[in-house]
Amino acid sequence: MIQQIYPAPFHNFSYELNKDFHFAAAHYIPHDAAGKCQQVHGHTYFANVTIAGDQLDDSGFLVNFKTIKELLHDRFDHGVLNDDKHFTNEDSNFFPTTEIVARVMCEIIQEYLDTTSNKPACLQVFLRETPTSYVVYRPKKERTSS
Ligand SMILES: Nc1nc2c(c(=O)[nH]1)N=C([C@H](O)[C@H](O)COP(=O)(O)OP(=O)(O)OP(=O)(O)O)CN2
Ligand SMILES: [Zn+2]
Repeated sequence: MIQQIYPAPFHNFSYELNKDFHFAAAHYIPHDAAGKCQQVHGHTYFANVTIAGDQLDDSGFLVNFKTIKELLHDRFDHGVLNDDKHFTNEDSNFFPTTEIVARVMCEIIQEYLDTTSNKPACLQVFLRETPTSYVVYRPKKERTSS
């Protein structure tokens, strides 16, 4: 994870920041298509979050690296994703698949960024669930282009 090269989202913002972190979490996918993954099991997820903007805050940050890690790592590390309020076993748009965990991570970050003075944008979440499987999520929003 650390020092890996990630796919780069296209944008015209002046500043782009990337934060890597990892977390351990359990989950299960409540659908027959998931096969053995319907059983509770765990992963060490590796994440890379890309944030961009044209303005810095009054500390010279686009956003504090530490805040990004706290918002996501501290929320999900050593938890059961199915038990988190962002996910549900009742609606497939909120099953804790890699795709949906990546989307939810982006949404959590953007909700925080919208409260800041410089309001940068989360452009991409790269989320690796296993050594052979990962997802890249990029929101479709006007604010993701400068
Ligand atoms: N599109 C998705 N497919 C699958 C997801 C998912 O989130 N999105 N999740 C799973 C399981 O949770 C599983 O933990 C991961 O599956 P997989 O990559 O098949 O894991 P393996 O380690 O068995 O992969 P190999 O490359 O075959 O070793 C399933 N599918
Ligand atoms: Zn899994």
